[in-house]
Amino acid sequence: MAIANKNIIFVAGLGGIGFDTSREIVKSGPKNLVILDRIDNPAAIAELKALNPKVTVTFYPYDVTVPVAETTKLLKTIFDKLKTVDLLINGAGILDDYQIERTIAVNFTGTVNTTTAIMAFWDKRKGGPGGVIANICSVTGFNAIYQVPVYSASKAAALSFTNSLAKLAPITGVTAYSINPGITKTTLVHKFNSWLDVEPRVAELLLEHPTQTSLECAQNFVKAIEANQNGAIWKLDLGTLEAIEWTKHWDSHI
Ligand SMILES: NC(=O)c1ccc[n+]([C@@H]2O[C@H](COP(=O)([O-])OP(=O)(O)OC[C@H]3O[C@@H](n4cnc5c(N)ncnc54)[C@H](O)[C@@H]3O)[C@@H](O)[C@H]2O)c1
Ligand SMILES: CCCCCCO
Repeated sequence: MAIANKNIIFVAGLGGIGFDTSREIVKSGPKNLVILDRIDNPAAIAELKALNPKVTVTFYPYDVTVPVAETTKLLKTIFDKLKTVDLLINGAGILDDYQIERTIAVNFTGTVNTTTAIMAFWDKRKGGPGGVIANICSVTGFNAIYQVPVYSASKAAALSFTNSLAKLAPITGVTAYSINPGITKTTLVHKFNSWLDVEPRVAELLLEHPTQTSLECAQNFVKAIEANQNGAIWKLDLGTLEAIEWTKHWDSHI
């Protein structure tokens, strides 16, 4: 998908990975970039607007843990204004294995509910135009950081959901792919709680190994958007972009 002249909704577009990715998206000249985020940062929005005045950047406060009906109401406001939306990026995530329910609510249920809400506007079975969903999951969805089992499982769940969305594209007209960053230097990763304190030094130990910058991640994120490959499982690790092959161990045959 060429980003130029498209309408993009970016949930969590103001976070560490999110804001650098928003910058790279704006540089590619979409018609509209609509950022939904829990954090309000007018200075960041102003910076995006200044980066490319041809792009209409708008912000709406949004918490992915709200009921689907509330999300639908917000999306209706956006669709009434834009008429069409080409890409939804779901990027909200927290990393704190003390917060078990909230981790699942934000990282998994939030992604599912936001996706479910936009289907009402896109589903070709209802005469919709279809659309594209990019879900930010994680390499921990492939193989866990087992000291944060709740976070890792929430990302595995989001990855599995995204893989199913892609398989359902012939029915819904909505394609999907996952964005799976490796360890990327943002505030999320500086210090976080392990589950039941099984490893109080988990962040410190992880950060002893090579990482990538959020800019490297963002630049590869845009390449994945441009590739627009339904069902792709993109690994964005150590400054590289790789579409990984998912190992099949069982087939439903339906
Ligand atoms: N940094 C990494 O190493 C890494 C690796 C793989 C995946 N990820 C994922 O990338 C995404 C961004 O992470 P980051 O490292 O930039 O961290 P970050 O903390 O800077 O960004 C998290 C983003 O999610 C938003 N968010 C959190 N709770 C929300 C809620 N309830 N409703 C709406 N938005 C909410 C925050 O406002 C922020 O924009 C997350 O999903 C994270 O799990 C990060
Ligand atoms: C430093 C640990 C970062 C974990 C986030 C991976 O999704």
